Amino acid sequence: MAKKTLASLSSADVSGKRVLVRADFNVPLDGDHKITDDTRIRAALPTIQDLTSKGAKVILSSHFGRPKGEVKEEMRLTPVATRLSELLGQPVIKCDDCIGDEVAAKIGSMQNGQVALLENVRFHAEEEKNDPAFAEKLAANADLYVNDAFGTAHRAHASTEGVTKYLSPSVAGYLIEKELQYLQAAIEKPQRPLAAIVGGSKVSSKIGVIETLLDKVDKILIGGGMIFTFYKARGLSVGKSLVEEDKLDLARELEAKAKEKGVAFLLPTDVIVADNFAPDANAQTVSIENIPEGWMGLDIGPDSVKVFQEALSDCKSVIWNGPMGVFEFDKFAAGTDAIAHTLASLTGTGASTIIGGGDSVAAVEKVGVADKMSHISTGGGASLELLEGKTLPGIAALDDA
Ligand SMILES: Nc1ncnc2c1ncn2[C@@H]1O[C@H](COP(=O)(O)OP(=O)(O)OP(=O)(O)O)[C@@H](O)[C@H]1O
Ligand SMILES: O=C(O)[C@H](O)COP(=O)(O)O
Repeated sequence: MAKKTLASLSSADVSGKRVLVRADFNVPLDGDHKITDDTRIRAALPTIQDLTSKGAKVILSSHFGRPKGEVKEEMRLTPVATRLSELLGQPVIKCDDCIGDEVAAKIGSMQNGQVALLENVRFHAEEEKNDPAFAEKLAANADLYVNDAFGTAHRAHASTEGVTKYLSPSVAGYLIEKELQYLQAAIEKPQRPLAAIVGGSKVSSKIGVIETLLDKVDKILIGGGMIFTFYKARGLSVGKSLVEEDKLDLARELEAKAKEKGVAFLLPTDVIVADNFAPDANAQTVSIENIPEGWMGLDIGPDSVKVFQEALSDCKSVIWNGPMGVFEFDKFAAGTDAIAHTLASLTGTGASTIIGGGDSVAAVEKVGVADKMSHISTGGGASLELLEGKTLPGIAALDDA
């Protein structure tokens, strides 16, 4: 679906205009509220700088985390404003809300070429409900709309979808344009065997993706918090590990469907368990049949790494979303590190490797092999849904080219 892009707008189209830019600044933070990976912020710079250089007033909007419609101090976008200002080399006007009088006043006094950052849109429950009145309020402070939030393009929310009904033109930014160009080409004609590696902690929103992936890929490797729902569905004890109780039937169906379709479906054979969720927790490696009561699985084990490496060795394309373990804690980073190195070597043999997702990219950056991958996507769930062949609502809502 061809969409109108920012590249098609001239200086005359944007100069002096208030441009609402939806970005995905949902970046990983450490316990001290420091950004541990700024890939998503840097990825938004081409759009922001293009607009400022053309004399636009750039009003940035993003969500951060899942505050569920409430103001959560730890989910304010203040660290993002600071980092963005450093990267842009100019001040960023930080608003304490995303709608209302204070925002209107700050935007009203903006000069051409200035940049403002609205507060976390998800502090309002109406955002995720795609409430039209809220979308209209967001739009009230702008003249036109640029969506560059590829990582959030799979969400039909007020700031990604609803707002397009009140602003014209509504166009795609440079990041969305670049992501679509790369991912669509990789998805439409993948070199085979094609493997998907799915991990991370967003089990309920990503487990369903596996079903559609079974129609597209030759191999599926599951890691991260996702695995325990499958083990529990097999009747194994998983201790205090992350489990989605209402997805147990789905997990059983997915394993059966993979078998039926002849798709290799790989779950780890061993895991590293911890006695609590902490960097200095006591840890031990156990087979998946022996997860002790009261312990939780926080990484895949060394035997699983070997099994996964073997399965990946002949793959010509690999798409990876979701870390293999809690890589933020060194004790539970080995599985993610090993898979990152494996993909880096595969790229060296000519395979196409795509890494998607806020934390997945952070993990690959941490290992220092990001530049060895074919493509680093800012979208995790979004790139998976694109791979599934789904229409991303945040892109579908933009003006046609
Ligand atoms: N076994 C586990 N138990 C709990 N959390 C886990 C486990 N394994 C990985 N994680 C956590 O998963 C998180 C990342 O998952 P997530 O699904 O958000 O990936 P992502 O790459 O950020 O994708 P997206 O961009 O879609 O959010 C990390 O913070 C990591 O600590
Ligand atoms: O990190 C992501 O995948 C995006 O920022 C979307 O976040 P969400 O899964 O909370 O909608």
